Amino acid sequence: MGSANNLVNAQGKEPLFSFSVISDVQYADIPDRRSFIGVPRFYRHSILVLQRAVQQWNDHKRHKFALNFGDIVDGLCPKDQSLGTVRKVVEEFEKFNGPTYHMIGNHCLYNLPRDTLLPILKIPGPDGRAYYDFSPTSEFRFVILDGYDISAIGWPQDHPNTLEALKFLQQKNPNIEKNSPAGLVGLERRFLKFNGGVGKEQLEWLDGILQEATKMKQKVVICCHLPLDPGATSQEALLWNYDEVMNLIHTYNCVKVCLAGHDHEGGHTIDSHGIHHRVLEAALECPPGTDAFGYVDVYNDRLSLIGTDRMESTDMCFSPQADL
Ligand SMILES: Nc1ccn([C@@H]2O[C@H](COP(=O)(O)O)[C@@H](O)[C@H]2O)c(=O)n1
Ligand SMILES: O=P(O)(O)OC[C@H](O)CO
Repeated sequence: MGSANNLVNAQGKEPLFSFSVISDVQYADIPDRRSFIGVPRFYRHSILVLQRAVQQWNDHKRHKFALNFGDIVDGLCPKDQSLGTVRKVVEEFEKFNGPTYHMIGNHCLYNLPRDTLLPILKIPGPDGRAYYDFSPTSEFRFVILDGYDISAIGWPQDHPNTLEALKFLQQKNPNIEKNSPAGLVGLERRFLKFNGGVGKEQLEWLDGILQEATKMKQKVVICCHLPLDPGATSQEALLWNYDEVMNLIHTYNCVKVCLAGHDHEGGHTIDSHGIHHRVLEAALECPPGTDAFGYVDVYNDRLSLIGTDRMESTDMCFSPQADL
């Protein structure tokens, strides 16, 4: 099965640590079909991709943790099977010999409300919030953003965040079908119901985390289901207020890499401040027998993503200083 797309380790150095990555498993026990724009999706095969990923990560015996970039179950999963199907995919992650840090995606929220979903994914945020951070070593901090904080999906219908999202969509997208980008131009095409935004409280929290990381001379990796830079994704997949989030991030120098999912074909760019944005290829779109997962070797001055099969390998080099 899928071979690793090896990068040459130029310095021949041992990584500080490694972690595993996979995105958009979108498993459902339903026949294969195509996305709205005609891309084939392999719903039953995607859990096999996850199983092979976990097997490979465990064989390596050196990954400190795994990151799941969201959308573990597809929205087409019959609703009476949602809970069982989410649990079934989580059980596969639990076979990994280490903790998995999960993000929520739109498809997770089509299946289960936040108050049911978050405990199953062991997401620690209070009041249904799905943003949190952790430090695997003293030099690095990982920040998990909740891209569906302001969203028309996942919160109760009368929740202030649902109401804020509906009002926002009403202003930004004139289509009756709010998932349709018809008539929207350029970056406006992100104003779709299947996307979401980072709210004021979460932005304040992020500001505090980046201040603290700067004081502690930590390098930061930002992770979110939704991409944060138009250079790494289609316009239709961007976080609604990616610009606001990036303007905040750019006031600091500690963030080195932003990782995301959602835009299934994947992408990579380096922004005007030297931050790498890498969107990961989806497990769902792997034709039977192919794979899309990987692991990242972390060094003082770069993150090296070693992808398997359809996941491209990417060397992400940066200035080693966290506070300059
Ligand atoms: N160009 C597009 C893309 C999507 N839609 C709507 O979004 C829904 C979800 O799309 P998938 O990528 O998950 O297939 C789809 O059912 C459409 O309602 C659209 O209108 N135009
Ligand atoms: O996973 P979906 O169905 O939400 O698709 C998201 C699209 O890839 C965004 O362009």
